[in-house]
Amino acid sequence: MLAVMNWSRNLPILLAILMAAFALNSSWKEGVPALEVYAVITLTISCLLALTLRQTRLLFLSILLVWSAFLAPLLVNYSAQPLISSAIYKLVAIIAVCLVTLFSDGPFRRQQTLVFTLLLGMISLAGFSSFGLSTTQLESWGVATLLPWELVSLTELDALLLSIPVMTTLIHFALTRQADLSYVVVSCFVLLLINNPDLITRLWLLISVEGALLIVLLLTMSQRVWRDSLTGLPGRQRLDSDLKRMPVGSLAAFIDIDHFKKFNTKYGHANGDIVLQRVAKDLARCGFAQAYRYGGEEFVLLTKPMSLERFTAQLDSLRERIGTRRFQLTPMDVNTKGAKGSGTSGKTKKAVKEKAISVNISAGVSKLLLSMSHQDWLKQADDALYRAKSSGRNCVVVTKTLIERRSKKR
Ligand SMILES: Nc1nc2c(ncn2[C@@H]2O[C@H](COP(=O)(O)OP(=O)(O)OP(=O)(O)O)[C@@H](O)[C@H]2O)c(=O)[nH]1
Repeated sequence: MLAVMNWSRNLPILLAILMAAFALNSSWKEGVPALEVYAVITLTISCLLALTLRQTRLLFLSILLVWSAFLAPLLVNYSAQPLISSAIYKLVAIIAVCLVTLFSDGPFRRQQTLVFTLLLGMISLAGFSSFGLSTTQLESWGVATLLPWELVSLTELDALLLSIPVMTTLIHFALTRQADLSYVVVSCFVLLLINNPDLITRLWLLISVEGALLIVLLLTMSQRVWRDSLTGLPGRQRLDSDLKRMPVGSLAAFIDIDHFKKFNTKYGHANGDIVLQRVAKDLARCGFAQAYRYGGEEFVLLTKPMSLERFTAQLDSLRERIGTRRFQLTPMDVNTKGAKGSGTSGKTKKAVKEKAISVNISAGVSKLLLSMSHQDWLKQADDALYRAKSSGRNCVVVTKTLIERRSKKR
């Protein structure tokens, strides 16, 4: 596991965890409310992770939670009725769990995710009760799910709230092999909001957060699994899952490197790989859409609703930029086929001299319309790409439906 770890990416995470352990250790000794300190540090780790994994939404959420971490102890101290403030905290925690679960990128639709999460919570509640974590145990866990929150023992509620994000993270990972850190942030948030002096609960809280952090680390490393290993771009699996979440009006571009087969034959596969990596980098840095490697020398760009004219103009200047880039070829021996287009037999060796060369790309653009399925959307972009190829390559072509709609508007 350590061998596959990307140290430059994960170093900040490791440092943050070490810091957290250190702070926890010292604050524990000095009698400072260790859990609050720990929660703040854990949330800071979330911020670092969000930055490292470029999850902007998570970053905003983490910043918000870090601030609330500072505000929460103030609220506790200044509240005239601690019981009421504690109840408010728990209510906020429940709402937070539901909201973040609703808006996180789970494997299911939102409603399904919510039902699924609540179901998990119930199951884990039953689990904790029977393991004796609760003082009131069986007679109250039965009513816990049915009656108002005041009747639920705090320990059970704590366990319920914490088990939801942790278990959802695990199951989410098992189903999709993708990292969704929102659940982990939720567990930190819940930890922050709960102010229970009960020792078992405190221990459980610590174990949960440690477990959540461990999951985060594993997920971070496992992201490499679903990223394309050659280009580092998200691969087909990620594209399929992101595609389903794009709203109506979103734009897609199917991109293909022109005459790549010839390039490979002439300059060798190793040089072909370098070109793929370079083009992928340009696409990833385009700044107006998310890039994916669809497979082979094909890429996809997805973007949320924006003007078609702006998108095609930006795509066209990206095409030009890639076309003017000079690739420095590595000198090497290349196996070329004896007869044009023949099988693998009859290969002769040819030396590729060091020289600079450029490649062109073609692109097909389509828009997700109300009446269209997500798969049809991509298919239309592919059709447009086909037309770009047949009309001479090195160009951007918009799907026929969109051209017709545009001319009708005029
Ligand atoms: N070096 C390298 N080549 C790849 C990779 N994946 C696919 N290819 C090559 O990409 C080429 C794709 O060729 P074609 O689908 O015939 O398309 P093309 O030659 O680009 O022609 P047009 O698309 O019509 O312009 C094949 O020769 C594949 O071997 C890869 O990961 N590395």
